[in-house]
Amino acid sequence: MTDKLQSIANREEQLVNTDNRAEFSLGKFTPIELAWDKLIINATIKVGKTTTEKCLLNNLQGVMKPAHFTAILGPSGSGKTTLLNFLSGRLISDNLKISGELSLNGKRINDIDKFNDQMAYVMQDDILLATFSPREAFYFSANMRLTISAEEKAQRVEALIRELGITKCADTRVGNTQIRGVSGGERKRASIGVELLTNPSLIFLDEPTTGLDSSTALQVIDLLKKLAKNGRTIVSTIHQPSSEIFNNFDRLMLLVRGNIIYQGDAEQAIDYFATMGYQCPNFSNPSDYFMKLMNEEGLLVEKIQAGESEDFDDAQIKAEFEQRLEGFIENYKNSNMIKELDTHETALIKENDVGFHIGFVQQFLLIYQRSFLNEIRNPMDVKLKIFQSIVNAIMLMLVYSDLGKYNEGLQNRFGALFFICTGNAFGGIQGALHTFSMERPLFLRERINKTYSVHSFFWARSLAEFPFQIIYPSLCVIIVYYVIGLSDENVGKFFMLILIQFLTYQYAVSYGLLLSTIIPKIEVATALVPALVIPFMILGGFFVNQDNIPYIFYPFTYLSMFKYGFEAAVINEFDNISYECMPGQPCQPVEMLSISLTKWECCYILIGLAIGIRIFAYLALHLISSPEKPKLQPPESMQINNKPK
Ligand SMILES: Nc1ncnc2c1ncn2[C@@H]1O[C@H](COP(=O)(O)OP(=O)(O)OP(=O)(O)O)[C@@H](O)[C@H]1O
Repeated sequence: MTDKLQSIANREEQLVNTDNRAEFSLGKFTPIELAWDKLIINATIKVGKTTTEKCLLNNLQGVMKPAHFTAILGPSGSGKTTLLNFLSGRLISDNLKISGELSLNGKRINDIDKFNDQMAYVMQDDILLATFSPREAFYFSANMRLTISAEEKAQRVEALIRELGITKCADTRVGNTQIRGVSGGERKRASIGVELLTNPSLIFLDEPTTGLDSSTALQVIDLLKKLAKNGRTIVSTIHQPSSEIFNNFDRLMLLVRGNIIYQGDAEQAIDYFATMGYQCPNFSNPSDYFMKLMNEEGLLVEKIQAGESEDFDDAQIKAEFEQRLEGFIENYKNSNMIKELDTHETALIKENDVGFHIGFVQQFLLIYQRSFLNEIRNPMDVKLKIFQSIVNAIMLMLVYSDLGKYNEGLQNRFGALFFICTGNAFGGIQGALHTFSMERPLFLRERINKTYSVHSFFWARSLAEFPFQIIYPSLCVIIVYYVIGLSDENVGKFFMLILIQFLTYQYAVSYGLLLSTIIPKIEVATALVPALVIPFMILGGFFVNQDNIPYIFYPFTYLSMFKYGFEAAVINEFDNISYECMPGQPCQPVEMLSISLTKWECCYILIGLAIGIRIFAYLALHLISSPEKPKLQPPESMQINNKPK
């Protein structure tokens, strides 16, 4: 094994040194052999008051070899993703316990995270910004994660684009359901490309061919095969591979209910099962055949095809399948494949560099630029927000076309000002919820890759939207102010109302960001918005007089974005005006609402709350992006409490 690794390293060095344009010669890398032994992963499951332990991976030993493309196959729920996530250091769940041994190039390690600079993980869903082209995505990633010169970065990006075969679509936007973009295969190759930029030695992929047609899937597999040939360790789970795809696998691992039943040369798998009496029929897809062997339903189909009566007893099938499975597990444990799993010490793998590749200011500027461009390239989003402001303005103009005088004029003015505040507050909350929820998966992927820090992302994202956050709340005021007849005492009042609405909007955006950070699913967050916003609205001083609000509701009143925006707007409207509630009877509208603050005090409170809640959102983002990972315990510290079922 030592010789093999050394020869791969030499070959790579030769390619780089002679500037021979071999495919995917992105620079030198140390080939990685990742091995594990006595691996047990148990999950604690709570149902009501009872707690049980479920074994997800059952005392596994295995190895992922460099210069090999290893495919992990198995029925749904067999533990493929659990194994892949564990090996890549992405197993995040507070109900899991893990014990076992891990080694890199024959050297025992305790924490795979310390080496993940040299690894990459391509997720099943392609997480790329829809409004950016693959070339832009590559440059962004290169600028963030590589410390080489600008010229070298450009060379690497362009070489990668050529080698991935995406030259034609390199400047086409990635796209999504709203924006027409690159094809599924091109998107997948671009996703792999983003991960390849750092020249990883080991690449994990979760079902990279899912959702692709057969020829596109084959192109992706061909790419992985080339990467493996180049000396990299490629590990992938694959869903229903075709025969052609199967022929590209160098190594195969079959997992059933957390047990390995085959691990070795993919070509020899057919012969291995044939020696046990399970002959894959000629001209049939080996992976389909193995999947049948690994499934209870497969056994049933087998029996029906063999002409046995269709009247099967479920318990009998189950028992027969259990017996077959036991046979597979035993046979594998006693096979020569186990001996081939031994590893020897080879090239030392360097631990991760500490910190980020570029400083805060550069990270901030790159994210700011990307977020700003993303906002303006999302015409639907911009149009929708402008449309929302215009609809609000039209509604206001229709309802309050004549504000009137005296008491009814007073009521109408309060109503109109409250309507403006409400429209803005809801617009701000929903806008923030929508935009952050869309970017959340990208943020989490980039965070795991240590692309940038949470604070660069958060503050750059917040500031990039700032120019738009001036336009959206101002628009409604600009349209309606003079049309419906709000105070024309001086133009300062008009601008003051714009400022008040901007601050209300900022507070609402902070609240929306907090909600979208702590509630991961957009559908859930959107459904909860009324319940999480209406109390602030009802207790905001318009529907209930402040003097009549019970103490227990004070938090809603004093944290209400509606209260301060509305009160400041009312004070602004009636400032220095002697208003008559009845002919000849002057009154004090501000006092009637029991408003005790000045309009500037309201503004300062809005600023304070907007900043305070945004800091909470930022801290929440920190928490979600650095979850606790279960620690790898030494072997034998855990038992298999329950065999995987
Ligand atoms: N944190 C967890 N707590 C409890 N059970 C879990 C946890 N994570 C995974 N499981 C269970 O472990 C089993 C293996 O899950 P895993 O996602 O690894 O399977 P898989 O082979 O990747 O399946 P699929 O092909 O459907 O994605 C499943 O039964 C799953 O429900």
